[in-house]
Order: sequence, then C-alpha cells, then structure tokens
Amino acid sequence: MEPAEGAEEERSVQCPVCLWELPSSDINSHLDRCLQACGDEAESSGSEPEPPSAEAEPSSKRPRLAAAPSGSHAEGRPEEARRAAGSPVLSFFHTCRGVGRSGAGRNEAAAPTGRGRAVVRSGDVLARKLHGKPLAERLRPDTLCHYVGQEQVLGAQSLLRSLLESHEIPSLILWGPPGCGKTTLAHIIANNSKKNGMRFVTLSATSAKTNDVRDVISQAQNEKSLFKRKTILFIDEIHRFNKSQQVVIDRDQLFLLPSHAQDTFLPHVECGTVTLIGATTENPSFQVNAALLSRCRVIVLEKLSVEAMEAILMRAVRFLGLQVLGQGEQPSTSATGSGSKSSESLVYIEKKALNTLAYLCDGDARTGLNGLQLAVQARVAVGRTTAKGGATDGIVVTEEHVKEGLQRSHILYDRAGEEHYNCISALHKSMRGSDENASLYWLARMLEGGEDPLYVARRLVRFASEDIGLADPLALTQAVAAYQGCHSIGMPECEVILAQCVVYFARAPKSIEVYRAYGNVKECLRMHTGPLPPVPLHLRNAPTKLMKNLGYGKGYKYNPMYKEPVEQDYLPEELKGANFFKEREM
Ligand SMILES: Nc1ncnc2c1ncn2[C@@H]1O[C@H](COP(=O)(O)OP(=O)(O)OP(=O)(O)O)[C@@H](O)[C@H]1O
Repeated sequence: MEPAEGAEEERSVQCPVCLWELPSSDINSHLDRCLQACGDEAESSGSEPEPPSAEAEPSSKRPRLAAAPSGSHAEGRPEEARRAAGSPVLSFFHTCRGVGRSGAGRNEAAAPTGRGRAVVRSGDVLARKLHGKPLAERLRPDTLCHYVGQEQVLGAQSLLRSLLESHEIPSLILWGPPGCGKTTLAHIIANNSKKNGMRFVTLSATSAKTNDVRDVISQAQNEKSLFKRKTILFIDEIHRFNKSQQVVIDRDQLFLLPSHAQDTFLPHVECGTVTLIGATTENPSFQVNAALLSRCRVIVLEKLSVEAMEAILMRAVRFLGLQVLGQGEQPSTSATGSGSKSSESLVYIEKKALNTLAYLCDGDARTGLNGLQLAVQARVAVGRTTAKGGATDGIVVTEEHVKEGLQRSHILYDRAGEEHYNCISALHKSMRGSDENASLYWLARMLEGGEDPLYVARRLVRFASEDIGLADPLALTQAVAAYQGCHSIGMPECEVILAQCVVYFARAPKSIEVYRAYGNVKECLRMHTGPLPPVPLHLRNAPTKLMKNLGYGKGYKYNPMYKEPVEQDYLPEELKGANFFKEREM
C-alpha cells in the first residue's frame, strides 16, 4: 500500500551488528534479537572451554598443518584461507554477527522482519569452526573427563589419577609417541593445579635458553617464600634441551645445560620449589639426565587405540556439527550418531571414513584431527564452488576424502601395514636405480610418516652388501655407521645421517656379484639330493691324536709356507670345479 498523502516516509537504517537495512521502527527489537543471536552463536561455536592464560598454559604445539586446504596457497593466512575455502565475501566479523539460533534454529539467522531474510547456513558456522586455530588445539581437553584412553596410567584406580584428584603432583616425565596426549595431560594438570593455587609455567626445550630456566627458578623461589605458592614447570620435548641449544654436551650435566643452570635447578626439584613435568617422545633413560630421572616418576603413555581415536574423532564430529552416515545411508535419509539434529547439519561424513581415519593416524590424535579438518575443509570448499548459490547442503565426506586429507596434512603412512613395505621397497629400488632424488623422496616419506629410523638403517646395511657389494666395500662401513648414528641420537637429528647414506648409495657403483654367488650356493644346497658330501679330510682340523689317526688334516698344504700358488681342493669331491660366480639364467 502506498503511504498516505502527507504521512512521513519511514527511513531505512542499517543494523550496526549485522549491517542489514531495515525500517527505523524495527531497529530496536531487531538489535535485541541480533545481539542475543550473536551471544548464542559465540557460545555454541566456542563450546570447548578456552585455554587458561598464557603464563599458565602448556605451550601450544606447532600445528602440523595450517588451517587451510593445502594447495590453496592460503596456509596460515586466515583471510586468504577463507577465500580459498569459498567463504562468503563477508568478513568473519560480519558473518559471525549475522548468525544466530533464533526462530527455526541455527540455519536461520536473526532475520529482520519485513524485508527479506538473511539466512546463514550451518555450513558457514562450520567454515568458521574449521578456520583459525587447528581443530586439535581447539579440542584439547581441559579436564580428565574428556581425556580419552591411556587407562593403564589414568584408569579409575590408578595412582596418577588419585594423585591428580588429590592435587598431589609429583615430578613427572611423560613419555610417549607423538600425539598421544602428553601435552594435553600437562594441560589438564595445569588447570587442576591453578584451581589449587599453584603456578604453572611452560618452557619448550626447543626454544628456552639457560636464562629462561634461571628466571623460572628465581620466580619460583620468590613465589614460595613470599606467597607459599608452589610452581609446576612443564618442559616440552625435554629430550631436545641439549641439541637445540647447541651447548657443549657433557653426559653428567643436568639437561646438558651449562653447569650454573643445573646448580640452581636440581636442588629446587628436590626440595619441591619446582615440580617438574617433562614430556618426551624419546626413551628417558637415554635422553634425560640420570640424576633428574631418579627424582621423577616416569609415566609411559601409549599410542592411542583405534577405539580411543574413534572417540576423539566423534567428539570433533559433534563439535563441527557433522552428521555421520552409516553404511548405505544417503544424505537425505535420517543420519545417526553425530548427536546433532539432522535439520541443522548439511555436511555429512561416512562412518567408514571415520574408522579409516582412526586406523590410519597410527594412534596420533593430532594427525587424526588434522586429517579430519583438512578433509572437511576441502570438501566444503569444493562444495561451495560447485554448488548453486555456494550452499554446502548435502556434502558428504568419504573415506577417499579423509585419506586425501591425511596425505596432505601429514603423510599417509601406515607403519604397521602395506605402506611400510611399499615405501621401503620404493627406496631400495630407487637406490638400486641410482636415482638420488627418488631415493631421498622415499626416505623422507617414511621418516616424516613416523617410520622407525632403525628400520630404514637396517635396510641400508643390507643394501650395502646386496646391491653395492665389492664395487665399493666402504658402503657397508657407511651403512653400519649410519645405523649406529641413528641408534645414538634418534629422530629427528638422525634423518640427515640416513639421507647422507641414501644419497651415497644411490650414487655408488653397484655390484651384485657376491649376492648372486651366495644365492647360487644356497640354490646348490637346496637342490642337493642325498646326504651332503663330507668335509674333505685334509681340510679338517686335528686337535686330538685320535683325529690325526683318522686322517684329519692329512695332506693339507699350509699356504703361507708356499711361495707359489698352491694346488689344493677346497670343495668336496663331487663339487670340484663348481663356479658359483657364473651368472645363472634368470
Ligand atoms: N588422550 C587424548 N584424549 C583426547 N584428545 C587427545 C588425547 N591425546 C591427544 N589428543 C588431541 O590431540 C592433540 C595433540 O595432543 P598432544 O599435544 O597432547 O600430543 P603430544 O603427546 O604432546 O604430542 P607431541 O609429542 O607430538 O608433542 C590435542 O590437542 C588433543 O586435541
């Protein structure tokens, strides 16, 4: 209806929150709804508690992936990452503020009445959850109730659990493979102890200097004497203290730090000014100073089981609001398992994909969560660019997608399975084919995928004889030295030792002469029928009189006694003249 003659035409105003144009008479009620919606959304997207303050929090891990689909060239740059992922042109600020759960639920924004509707899809909510902090960091549990697995050390009746519950924290060394939850456990202890009035300070052995240790100690002393507050010091990657600091290594020095640091440090662990929690992926018996080790309780964490990984992934699925599709289920049918209402979620993930991810990440939760994040991110990005109107409705993340996600975020490498054998075979063949680039590539694929360096080193020792042999006898020395080097210093420092050896082998001349000849001998033995020929008497040793009487050693010509080459048979009579070095027909 046209406004009545003379009536004042109502002005349009822009909502300062969602930037929507609407009649000025509606602005107040709209604003209330909009702010409410924004608050609700912030709560829902940040449903996982934020970590405690920087001082008290165990350091965040260097994420093993940036929060953008790889290959987008947007890694680490949130704005570009968002663009690469096909996010709407609206900035995060605008999108966030326009989203709410009023009315029909999360798919519907706080839409102004009267002039169209601003519908923000749950896909947008999802996109925001996928960007910024890596999923693994966002989902790092703050309490034991979200900490999955490791029952052997944290079960209901375990000593550690009762110590944690009674806030009695002893000095600990947390030893376990990557991504099994060492830092997370320290994080939980940090939260616990803060509630109990303790300080929690973090140092990373990769970046801390001696002065940092001294500062921590003197602060801890002050806190104890002035406020009776104890300090827990978390040292991540404790095994790296010596190596990254490039200090002179003396086996008896605490942490291999200069002596003035150890002089101040150890007594304070002992008298309780500082409670030490160290995390390491390396065997502490070799990597942590014995004096310190004897004052700490070593907690051995294991690779997370497939079931534990599934639980961690399901928590991520719920956080992202994905729907899980059982076998044979289609996106349109009612999906189960994610715990979110089907009307809310437009992105699906196959149950099989989750199982595969749980299996392939080899007990490393960070790898699993990164893989999930990348797979979903990539699917959402593709879905948005191909779908009409950029909607993400009906996107399904399949097993293939998570495998791809894993391959990009980490290295798809199944240490226990086929990939382990495929990669070592590819390495062996590349060195044999003298392709130094391919050799290095396969080596890196394995090591970056978490392969045991000693497994590779053992193969190199074998290769030195099998494929290089007497063409360069030094190759064997190289390989054995590489094996010992790996054994002594472990990963990641030993990677370059293996790389050097692998390149040496790729470039070395090759000879299978010995390998083939030995194979011929084995074949000869296998093919023999009847009793094996006796050792010729003249080759036998005769340590007793009886043996001498039996003719042992009789007629043996002791070579050093002869100036000229000696005519003598060394093979059994029936093999006289056999030549194992002759090439056999393959
Ligand atoms: N037991 C667990 N329960 C739940 N989530 C876990 C668990 N372990 C690891 N995670 C998840 O994996 C991420 C990485 O774990 P965390 O940093 O604790 O591993 P870590 O053992 O310290 O690894 P690294 O040796 O590589 O530093 C965490 O942010 C968390 O999201």
